[in-house]
Amino acid sequence: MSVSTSFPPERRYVTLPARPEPLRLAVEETAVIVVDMQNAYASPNGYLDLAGFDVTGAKAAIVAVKETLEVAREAGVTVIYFQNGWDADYVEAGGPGSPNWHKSNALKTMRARPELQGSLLAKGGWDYALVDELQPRPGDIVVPKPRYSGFFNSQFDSILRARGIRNLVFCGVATNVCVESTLRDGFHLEYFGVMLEDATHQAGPDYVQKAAVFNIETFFGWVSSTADFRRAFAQTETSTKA
Ligand SMILES: C/C(=C/NC(N)=O)C(=O)O
Repeated sequence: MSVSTSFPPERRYVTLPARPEPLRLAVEETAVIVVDMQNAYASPNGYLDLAGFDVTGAKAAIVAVKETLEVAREAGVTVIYFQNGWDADYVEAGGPGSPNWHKSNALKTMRARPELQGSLLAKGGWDYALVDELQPRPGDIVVPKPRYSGFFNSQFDSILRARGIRNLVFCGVATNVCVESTLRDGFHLEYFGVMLEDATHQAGPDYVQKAAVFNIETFFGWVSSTADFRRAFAQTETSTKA
C-alpha cells in the first residue's frame, strides 16, 4: 500500500462573489470558521452584554451562520468552531504578567463585580457554551482557544494543514476582535480569508464593524455575504485542473 500526500486531483470549485473581487475556491481546501458563537458573545446576560456591549445584532448573525452551515455541510465543506475561554480557575487567562489579564473585558468585569467571578468564559459553564441554535454536528471540529486570535495556543494551524485547507470563510462574533484577529494572522500564515459580513456582529459601535470590513477588504482578505455563499455553492464545478 502506498501513502498519498495529496488530496484526489479532482476538485470541486466555486466562485464566491466578494469584495474587492470574486474568489475561486476549491471546496476541498476550504473551511467555514465559526468564531465564538457562545452565550458569552451572542446571548442576553452573556459576558459581552454584562460588560455593556450591545449584542442585539448577534441574533441576525446566528440566523446567518446557521444558513451558512447548512450550505457548507451540504457541500461537504469542513466546519470548524472556535470556543473562547479558560479553565475554571482562569489559569489559562494569564495573571497580571499577561496583557490579557489587563485587557480582557470579561476578566475586568469579574474583578469589578465579584459576584460574577467564575461565571464568565469558564469552561463547563453556560457563558462558555455554544448557543443552542448552533450546536456542532458529527464531523464538525471544535477548537478551544484562550486568546483573541485562533492561531495562538491552539491546534488550529495543525488541523488546517493536515487537511490541506487554504481558504477560511469566517463568520461569528466579534467582527473587530476575534474574527479580524484570526483572519489577520491567517493572512500572515498564507491562508486566504473571507468574511461573510452579515454573519458577524461587532463588539462596540457600528463604526467598528465598518472599520473591520474596510480593513479586511482592503488589506487582509475578502468580504462576502451569506446569500452569495449560498448562490456560489449552488453552482459548483468539478475539475482536475486548478
Ligand atoms: C471582546 C472580546 C471579543 N471576543 C471575540 N470573540 O471576538 C473578548 O473576548 O473579550
